[in-house]
Amino acid sequence: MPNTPRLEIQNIKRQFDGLNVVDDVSLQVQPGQVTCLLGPSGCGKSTTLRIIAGVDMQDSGKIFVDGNLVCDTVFRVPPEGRSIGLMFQDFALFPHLPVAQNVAFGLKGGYSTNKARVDQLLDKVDMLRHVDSYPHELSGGEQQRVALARALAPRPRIMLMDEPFSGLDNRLRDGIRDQTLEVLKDEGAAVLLVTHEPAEAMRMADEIALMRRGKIVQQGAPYNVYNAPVDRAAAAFFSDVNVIRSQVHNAQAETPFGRFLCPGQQNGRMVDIVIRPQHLRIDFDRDGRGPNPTPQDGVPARGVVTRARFMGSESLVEFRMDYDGSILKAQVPNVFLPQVGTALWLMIRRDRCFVFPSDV
Ligand SMILES: Nc1ncnc2c1ncn2[C@@H]1O[C@H](COP(=O)(O)OP(=O)(O)OP(=O)(O)O)[C@@H](O)[C@H]1O
Repeated sequence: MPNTPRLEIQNIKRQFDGLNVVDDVSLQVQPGQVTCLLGPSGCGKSTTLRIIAGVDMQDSGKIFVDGNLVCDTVFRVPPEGRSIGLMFQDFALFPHLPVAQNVAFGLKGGYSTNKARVDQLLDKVDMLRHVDSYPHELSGGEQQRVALARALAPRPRIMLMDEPFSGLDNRLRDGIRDQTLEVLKDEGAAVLLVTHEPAEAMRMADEIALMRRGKIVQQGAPYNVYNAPVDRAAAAFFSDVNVIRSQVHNAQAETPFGRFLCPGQQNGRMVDIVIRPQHLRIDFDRDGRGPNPTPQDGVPARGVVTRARFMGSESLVEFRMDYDGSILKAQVPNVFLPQVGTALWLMIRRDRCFVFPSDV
């Protein structure tokens, strides 16, 4: 069968105390692909992962590995028969075993029989020189790399990873993420990685499945999920957003920044025009001639700087807008730190706005 997914879950549901913690979740992961289950704390990500691993049981729905049923509500392959590798935040290496034996733990015959495989993996994670070390002699990042090698040693067809990097300090994290990704791709496993951090999902994922209250609300390549969010909450999950509320009239919404098209929205409906801070443009009053918008920028609106912060690679500037006193945030590259109280003009990139019906 062409393109049989390595992992497929269909309509998985799980209730705890009458609550739908996992509510009809379906997804597929292809071999060599990394899918990130991304969502806020408590949305059901870990429960979904535990069900796939076989340490929890769904109330309904099916799980397939390479097209073969491994679990429905009647039939159930035990966790050890699913060819699944696991890596969790509190990965625990065996403290009484050296690195080599830790990695060989799940392999028949131990290190002596599997030296080639264990050494190959330790080499990939750049830990071969620590083959005889004990876990307490290693840093957190090094232990994490050994844990990755251990999980991959039995050549799992699927790797399930639950917040595997959250125990590491920021400085280490990016490097280890990249190295982990490289090793995972090289090994060709299908990876399902749980995280609540959008930046981690953007960095690691071929595909992001955005989860909220037990449901997958959007799924796609990171670029698409970021640039075409399904609703205001999906947009706001990835960055700060500015929201300009307006009422629909003849399928258009009038705002201080000009008119926005609202196809399909009824007259009188309230809509939110949502824009990320990096898509606001700041301009000056040019000697009384006002700002200088391009056609993309739409109508400029004036605001007064209430706060300006340098963030390293960009600056964040907050404005109180003249038209209604609301606050808008702009993010600009490099250093731009106007004085509080300075009046400036803001324009919004019309092609980067999202228009959604208001929730309230
Ligand atoms: N065994 C259980 N019994 C009762 N409730 C549970 C059980 N396991 C999970 N829950 C509840 O289900 C909800 C989802 O939990 P889950 O751990 O799947 O969320 P999550 O998205 O992984 O969040 P986090 O990132 O905080 O771990 C939570 O409200 C949690 O309290």
